[in-house]
Amino acid sequence: MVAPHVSSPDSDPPVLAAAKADLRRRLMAGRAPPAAAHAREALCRRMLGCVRDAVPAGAAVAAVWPLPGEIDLRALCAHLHDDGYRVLLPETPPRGQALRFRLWRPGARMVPGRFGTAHPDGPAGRPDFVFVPLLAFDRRGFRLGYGGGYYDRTLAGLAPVPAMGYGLAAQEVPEVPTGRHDIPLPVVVTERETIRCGA
Ligand SMILES: Nc1nc2c(c(=O)[nH]1)N(C=O)[C@@H](CNc1ccc(C(=O)N[C@@H](CCC(=O)O)C(=O)O)cc1)CN2
Ligand SMILES: Nc1ncnc2c1ncn2[C@@H]1O[C@H](COP(=O)(O)OP(=O)(O)OP(=O)(O)O)[C@@H](O)[C@H]1O
Repeated sequence: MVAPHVSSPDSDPPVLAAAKADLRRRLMAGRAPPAAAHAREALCRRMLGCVRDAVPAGAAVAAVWPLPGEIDLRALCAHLHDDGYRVLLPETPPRGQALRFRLWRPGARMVPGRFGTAHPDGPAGRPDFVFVPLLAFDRRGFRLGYGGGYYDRTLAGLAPVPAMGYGLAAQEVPEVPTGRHDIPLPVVVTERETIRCGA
């Protein structure tokens, strides 16, 4: 089930919501087969380097547990843990609320959540650094997600926390449709490059 659209005065205007939904549909329909192992490994190496450059060991780093068709960050989570970082994963609340993050450790029990997500049963924590999943991104740092508005709400509530989008180079589009709640990411990392957006 795709996140249900409940309109509120805060929602995107209908024309924008339709443009995002249309792009989302096209991207999901045309989604490439799961990333080749070497592309995912190159991306995760870059992501690990970005964390090491940004925050010291002991910091809490938010990643995600993969949904079908997404880049799998589980090996990265294990590397971060081995490096001494605390790894947090999101718990998906009802639509309209910010994500909550819970501590993950290798072997943690994963609890099924909304929209097919899963979260660890560890204690809640506040991230010092956030990796942001995306369906598509552009060079300005705007992203399109699954349409829950979760990351915009979450980052607005956590600011200023270092946040970095991640995805494959193939997920780049010329221009993501945006509204007043969309916050551009300062950095998007792909298997090929670390894009300083707006630079
Ligand atoms: N791995 C992962 N975890 C995440 C996110 C994400 O993008 N990726 N989120 C980012 O905000 C939040 C969950 N948000 C979501 C909102 C809606 C749907 C959804 O409607 N999914 C459709 C499947 C879409 C498809 O066809 O692939 C479904 O469940 O049917 C999924 C996640 C928190 N956790
Ligand atoms: N901070 C916010 N406050 C109020 N409404 C918001 C906020 N952020 C996003 N929204 C609204 O939530 C709805 C979904 O947003 P959008 O389509 O941009 O989701 P998304 O970024 O693709 O999803 P996700 O972050 O869950 O991956 C839109 O109507 C948007 O206006």
